Amino acid sequence: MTQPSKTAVVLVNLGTPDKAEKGAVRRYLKEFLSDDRVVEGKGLRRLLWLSVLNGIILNVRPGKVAKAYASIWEEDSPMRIILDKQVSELQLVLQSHHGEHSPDVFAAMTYGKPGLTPLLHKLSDTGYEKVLLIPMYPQYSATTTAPVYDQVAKFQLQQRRVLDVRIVNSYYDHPKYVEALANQVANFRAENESVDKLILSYHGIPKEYADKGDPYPLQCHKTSELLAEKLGLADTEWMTTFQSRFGPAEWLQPYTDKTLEKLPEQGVKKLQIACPAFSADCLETLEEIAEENREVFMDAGGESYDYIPALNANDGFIELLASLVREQAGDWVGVR
Ligand SMILES: C=CC1=C(C)c2cc3[nH]c(cc4nc(cc5[nH]c(cc1n2)c(C)c5CCC(=O)O)C(CCC(=O)O)=C4C)c(C)c3C=C
Ligand SMILES: [Fe+2]
Ligand SMILES: [Fe+2]
Repeated sequence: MTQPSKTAVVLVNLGTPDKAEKGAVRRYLKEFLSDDRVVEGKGLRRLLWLSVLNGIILNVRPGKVAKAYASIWEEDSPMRIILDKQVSELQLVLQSHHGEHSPDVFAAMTYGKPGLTPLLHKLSDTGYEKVLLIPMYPQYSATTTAPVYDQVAKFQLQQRRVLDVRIVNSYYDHPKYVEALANQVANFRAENESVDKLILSYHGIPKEYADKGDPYPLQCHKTSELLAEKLGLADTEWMTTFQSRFGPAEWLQPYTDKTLEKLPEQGVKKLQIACPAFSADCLETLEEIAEENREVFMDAGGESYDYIPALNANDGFIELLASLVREQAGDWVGVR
């Protein structure tokens, strides 16, 4: 009798350094910023970028960024700690939903450890035949989600017997994602004093990528609209902004930091800020938003500034992930 085929669910996040130290940050940034999905360009433009990256950025940036990581570091990088928690919580829920058909859940990162490509090798070598990948990006972008597809494609090219792979493309408008966000924001608002505005800050991308067809900003705006609707907010009570600008080119606007600088003079003195594109708290939320941008807002005359944590491993988010498994791989877990 043949063994039933084994099924894996892999939660994939971006990646993060191994340590909050210059050398580790340099290795991480080199791998991440050398991906031509992240910084696009062919021919001369590519050569120019690689010389700027290797000649300037990788000498100057790691020291500064390592200090920022040190300010949020726990026993490991928050992103990795949270990804492990998301994996173990999802495993428990899937076990209770699907019993003997429950898939095994794994963590992977596009850049750094635990790497996605080594995991695909391990899964294949240990008898897994079906793999559902869930990128931890609710909104699709060619800069984040597509590299997951790329690594899978490169892996498959080397296989005689390819893995049966499915990849969740996006879930920016999934009712359970919007509900999880709405509950997170509503619970926070119930426990804190009322504010003038809720800022929904998303990681940016270069405007050029969006102009060429990356649907990311459209999906971000849709998430915001659905969330505001679910929370019953009037148009004046919320806005969408884009953070984490990198380099001299124009990125998606309005910029989070520039907006925060202007809001107090427009009478917005108290605000809350949430970051729906980040499923897990990380450098970009815990340091850039909760620390750096707080200072920007308060220095400009703001009176109160609260960061609303990411969904992380909360029940609503794990429930969404379990729904994605059921919806996109139900036939693998005995549902249909
Ligand atoms: C240079 C171009 C970059 C693009 C395009 C980009 C898109 C993008 N990134 C995320 C999510 C995260 N980015 C994080 C860190 C980070 N991002 C960039 C650059 C680009 N991101 C850099 C250089 C860094 C490292 C920090 C720094 O040097 O400033 C993180 C946090 C990682 C962590 O370890 O905590 C996340 C998460 C999204 C969602 C996105 C496009 C949609
Ligand atoms: Fe980024
Ligand atoms: Fe940043």
